[in-house]
Amino acid sequence: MKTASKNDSAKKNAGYKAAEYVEDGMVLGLGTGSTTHYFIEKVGMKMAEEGIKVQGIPTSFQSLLLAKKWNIPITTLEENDVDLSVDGADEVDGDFNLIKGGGAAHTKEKIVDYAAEKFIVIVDESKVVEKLGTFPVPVEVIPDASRIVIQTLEDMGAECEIRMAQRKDGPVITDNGNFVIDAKFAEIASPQHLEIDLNSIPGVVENGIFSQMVDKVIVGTSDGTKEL
Ligand SMILES: O=C[C@H](O)[C@H](O)[C@H](O)COP(=O)(O)O
Repeated sequence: MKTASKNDSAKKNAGYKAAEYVEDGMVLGLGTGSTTHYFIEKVGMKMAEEGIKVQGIPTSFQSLLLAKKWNIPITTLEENDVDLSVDGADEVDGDFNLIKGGGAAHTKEKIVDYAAEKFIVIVDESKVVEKLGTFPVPVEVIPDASRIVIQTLEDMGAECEIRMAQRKDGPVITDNGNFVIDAKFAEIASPQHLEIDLNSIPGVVENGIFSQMVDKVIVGTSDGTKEL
């Protein structure tokens, strides 16, 4: 589990601010990561303090555990639509395009965030960039397809690495049982086109570019927040 450490107060400010948009009766998409951690925490506190009732759709095992810790009832996309999804990002540009998947959770995140009536992104200032692409694009792949997908990504100009686990020999295995290839492109001219192109490679489950999905970006700073 990614835990909070760097830019902790900025992440907390962003996560807590996003909780102000939560209303009684809402179904919430619960994003993944060290920033969303604070959103889930604050939603749990708000339920206890204000007596509001919400339900959460987790985007990872991590967010499921956090929701349980804060007594947020769990539901699924089978049972409910999503009123509001709140999620972190590894990069966000001025057009609200994102790179996500630093925690290998981008596939479920994209499904839930896309389904939401409203999608709010919470980041600290270090994630705001002029152009996407310093952070490699995470590409979730069916393990059997990884060599061929890497060849295709390299033909598209990317430098690729299969993401390796920290405390296990071998690759990171996603919550869906797949590998993640981190693909570093020299330039991402059009996030929208790259998002579509990557998903057209057989064996790719989902990639970490989120274009044209975001309604609001809350940027946490050490002493507050600002909205983009
Ligand atoms: O797979 C992980 C997610 O996309 C995270 O939302 C993203 O990596 C940002 O995480 P953090 O808030 O920990 O920087």
